[in-house]
Amino acid sequence: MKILLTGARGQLGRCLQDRYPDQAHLLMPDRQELDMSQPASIAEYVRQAQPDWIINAAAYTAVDRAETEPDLALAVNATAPAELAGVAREVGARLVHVSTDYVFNGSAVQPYGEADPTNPLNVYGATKLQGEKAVLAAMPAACVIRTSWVYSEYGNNFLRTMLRVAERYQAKEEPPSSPIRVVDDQIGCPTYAGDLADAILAIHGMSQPVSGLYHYSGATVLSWFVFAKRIFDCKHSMDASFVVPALEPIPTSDYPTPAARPASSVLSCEKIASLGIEPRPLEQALAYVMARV
Ligand SMILES: NC(=O)C1=CN([C@@H]2O[C@H](COP(=O)(O)OP(=O)(O)OC[C@H]3O[C@@H](n4cnc5c(N)ncnc54)[C@H](O)[C@@H]3O)[C@@H](O)[C@H]2O)C=CC1
Repeated sequence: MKILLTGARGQLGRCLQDRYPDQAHLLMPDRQELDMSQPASIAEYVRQAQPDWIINAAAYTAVDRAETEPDLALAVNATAPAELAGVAREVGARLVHVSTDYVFNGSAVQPYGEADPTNPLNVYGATKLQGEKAVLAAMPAACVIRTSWVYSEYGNNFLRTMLRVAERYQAKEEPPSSPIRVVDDQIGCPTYAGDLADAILAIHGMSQPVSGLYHYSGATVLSWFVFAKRIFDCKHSMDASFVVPALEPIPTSDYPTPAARPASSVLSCEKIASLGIEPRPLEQALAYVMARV
């Protein structure tokens, strides 16, 4: 069983590596070997590699920068996954591709189901939407998983940013007197990349192929502000010397970004739960990650 893992150095990629029992079966090309911004080179690589499974954890994830680099974002998030899907079908490999809650505009009151209309607010979301559509068009047997608010012990994510910002507040002399301002009017479900990796492994291990579109996210709905509180509370519970910084909830309008974000990107995960795939509770996942950052 040969598994081609793209994006192996990203959050999801590294969590997948940690969880694969036999790494000898993992092909993890670096960007020199497989550059997703050069989609024309992908088919040749895959034909030579002849994988049984392809997990596409590579993506252009710089949401704000994508506004000024739409061509690059499109190549990595849409054209390359479409190429991967086409050649996966050709060589008889199964494919898991990952997409995002940012395909929705965030105006829904109810959690989004897989069949709900999409309407991305930003370039990143639009390119990811094109990617998931192109993957399923080229290979209807592919499995596309939309996830949201990914964090982990690796890479760049909200949890690591908050812990970094909090460092200044641990100073004995003159810690900042101002609170950390965090957006409180965007809600979503933080997803531990390790849980998503476990979900992909579970799909991998199923006797029946899992095809089509699935939502998978953490089960707790909260705002970025509340997420920050949970992160700091978790850190304090594991390290009593950690000083919990003061937090101030702010509206999105006080924190303008180049790319607009959905106000509510809560995903309904009932479909994947019916396969027996569910994340661990937020507090457990946070404690697990906190012990590793
Ligand atoms: N990070 C988040 O909050 C969210 C992520 N997602 C999706 O989840 C998946 C995994 O995301 P993360 O692990 O957080 O992303 P990440 O940014 O940590 O990792 C992305 C990986 O893609 C690789 N990559 C980027 N451009 C490449 C290129 N031209 N050629 C080859 N590799 C390239 C990077 O080197 C990195 O290894 C992605 O599909 C992402 O769109 C969905 C919702 C939220």
